[in-house]
Amino acid sequence: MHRQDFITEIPKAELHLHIEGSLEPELMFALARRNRVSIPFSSIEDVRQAYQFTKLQDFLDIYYAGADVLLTAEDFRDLAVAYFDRAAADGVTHAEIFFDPQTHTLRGVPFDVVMEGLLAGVEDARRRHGMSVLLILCFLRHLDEDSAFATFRSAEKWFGQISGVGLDSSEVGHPPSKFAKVFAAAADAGLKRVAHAGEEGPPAYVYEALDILRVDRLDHGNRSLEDPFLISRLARDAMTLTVCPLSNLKLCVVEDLRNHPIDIMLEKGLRATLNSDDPAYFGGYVAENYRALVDAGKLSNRDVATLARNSFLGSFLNDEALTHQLERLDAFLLRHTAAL
Ligand SMILES: Nc1ncnc2[nH]cnc12
Ligand SMILES: [Zn+2]
Repeated sequence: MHRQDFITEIPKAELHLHIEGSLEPELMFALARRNRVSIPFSSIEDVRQAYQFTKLQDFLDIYYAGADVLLTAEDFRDLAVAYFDRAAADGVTHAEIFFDPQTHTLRGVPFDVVMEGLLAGVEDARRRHGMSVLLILCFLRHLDEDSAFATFRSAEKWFGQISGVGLDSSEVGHPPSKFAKVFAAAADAGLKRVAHAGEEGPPAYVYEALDILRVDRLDHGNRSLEDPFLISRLARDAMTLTVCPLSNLKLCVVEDLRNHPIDIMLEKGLRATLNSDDPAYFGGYVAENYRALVDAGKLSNRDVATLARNSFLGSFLNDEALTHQLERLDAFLLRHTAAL
């Protein structure tokens, strides 16, 4: 089997995907026209030109501006359907997607509109692709904890459809401890917890995510590698890291994929997974993230198989669904032993 096909077709889960970060310039323009919203770009090429970042904040400024075109439930459905179609083409059989309600509610879009649209997209993915999907509500960490609590309360009636809460946006200066109370409330409500930590922030933020937010999974986590004790702890606890290589490259977390630490993470026994983060902004969906590291000489096909397995092991699927996904992966690997 051709290497490209192996990477694309191996069954995999995507665990770190911001649905607002899958808004392609073409859809951004179509929605701007449909909703008569003005955007600070004159053409699709103009938008792509603007996607040059030296740090997380450069990206976030553009990402929040782009989200202004999302107004109706139909917009959120179209956004989600477009992502699930791309993900299915990349071999994604299960996705756990982030959404940022405050980005929308602060512009006057009701929480319920966001949920109705996303859930229509999820239903379409299940029906047309047989994909399972879980939703993770992210709090914006540059806002205060009261705003997070207001969002949490708006979400309460949807808890049957929301699997967990997360923490994203500007990391440095906004440590996980700022959200201790709202994460405790999420735990009491039976929700899973994840947080971006160690993307730009120091290892101390990773400790806070573990010890104060009691996260079930760590988003990014790259800077954990600066602390040998932390590495041992993450390995011992089989803590899943949702690593995003093309994001790391575009946001200058690494200067070159040949220096990406994925191989070190695997060597140290960390349960790393590969994900696309904000694929419309970072130049590739999930299979492209695997391919870029293979092309950079960082991964063998065996490593690709390990990462795909980790993606299911690190998911929030129940035991029965997990077994089903792992059986499908094993059947694929058995059919493609020559590629390993
Ligand atoms: N990579 C990232 N880090 C923090 N916040 C984000 N929001 C969307 N993508 C993000
Ligand atoms: Zn992210």
